Amino acid sequence: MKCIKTEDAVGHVLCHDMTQIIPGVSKGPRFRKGHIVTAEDIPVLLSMGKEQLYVWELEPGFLHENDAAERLCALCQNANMRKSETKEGKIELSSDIDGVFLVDTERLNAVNSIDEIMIATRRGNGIVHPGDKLCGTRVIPLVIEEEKLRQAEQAAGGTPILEVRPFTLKTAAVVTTGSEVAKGRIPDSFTPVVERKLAALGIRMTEHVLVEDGMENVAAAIEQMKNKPVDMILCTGGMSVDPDDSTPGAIKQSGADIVTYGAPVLPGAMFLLGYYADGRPVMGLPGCVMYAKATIFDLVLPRIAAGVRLTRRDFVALGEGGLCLGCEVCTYPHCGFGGV
Ligand SMILES: Nc1nc2c(c(=O)[nH]1)N[C@H]1C(S)=C(S)[C@@H](COP(=O)(O)OP(=O)(O)OC[C@H]3O[C@@H](n4cnc5c(N)ncnc54)[C@H](O)[C@@H]3O)O[C@H]1N2
Ligand code: MOO
Repeated sequence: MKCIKTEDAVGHVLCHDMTQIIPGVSKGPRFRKGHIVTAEDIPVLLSMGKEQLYVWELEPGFLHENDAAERLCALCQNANMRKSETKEGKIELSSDIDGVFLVDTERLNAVNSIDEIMIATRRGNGIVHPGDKLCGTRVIPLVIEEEKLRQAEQAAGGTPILEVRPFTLKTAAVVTTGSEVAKGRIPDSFTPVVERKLAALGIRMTEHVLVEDGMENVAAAIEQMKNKPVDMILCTGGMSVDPDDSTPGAIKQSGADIVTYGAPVLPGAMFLLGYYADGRPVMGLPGCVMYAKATIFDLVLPRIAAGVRLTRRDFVALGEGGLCLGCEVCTYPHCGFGGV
């Protein structure tokens, strides 16, 4: 920081807000901290009694906070995001589409480890709509060494740290298992829940079959669905440990490469995800998906619907925050379930 004559201040960065009072008319900051002084500002500043100013020098090798925020924003933005105007050194990104918001946590942490730099995002892996805020970027000082931005760019690598991906899977087949349902002893209250959760992401249930318990029955139904032009197959019920819970075995028998049977999430411990050789996902949904407000299905469906191929590691990461607290009034996704 240095003190200079106002007449010499063009191009320099103000270090603090400057209040202008015009009696009976206005009182407030006329110039904000971080403002870069222009030739037109000089008479105004002089009329406010500012004959000298405290400014940061924009020496070579230093960047103004607005330019630094631009550079950080460029590390985050993918094609489906919209940038806010730069305001007092901060830029925000919002979504332009319906989709899933993905964060490369490792690269985000690498950038945020650099001194005087910050990128704050909403929690990853959830659904976003047009206009939803995704992240804000800024640097801490008014003026920052450009070298720090270069370090951030290196830590970020060549591709955006954040991504909004549209939902590309559009159709589903549902195999509803359970003799009590197939025989009409009780109404099928599971399939409507699944249909509703799919519809929220623009996915239609185009095939549906009710099937009695028994490995062969379930396997045959899955086989039949595999031959239909659907983007994913969902099996409900029969996912736990009773002798007639044959859904996991039937899914394995259908040739799926199983990513996980079981997940560190409650409700949802008995969830299964696999993929067929053609890349289509197949899921086994445990009974909790039918009755609990939010389950593992809500945590993973947005990514699956956007064509993200989940791995075992993605499921391992669900443990912290994977316990639904069963609040009297469910506020999911505005709660800690599925993250912090
Ligand atoms: N001994 C154990 N029992 C259970 C365990 C366990 O680890 N050990 N896990 C529990 C958990 S966690 C869950 S989740 C459920 C998993 O249930 P399933 O997926 O095996 O569900 P089902 O046994 O097929 O059915 C349970 C219940 O829900 C009714 N149901 C099922 N489908 C429908 C439908 N389409 N419409 C209406 N109702 C349906 C079914 O009649 C049963 O009453 O297991 C726990 N148990
Ligand atoms: O553990 Mo079950 O699959 O949660 O409700």
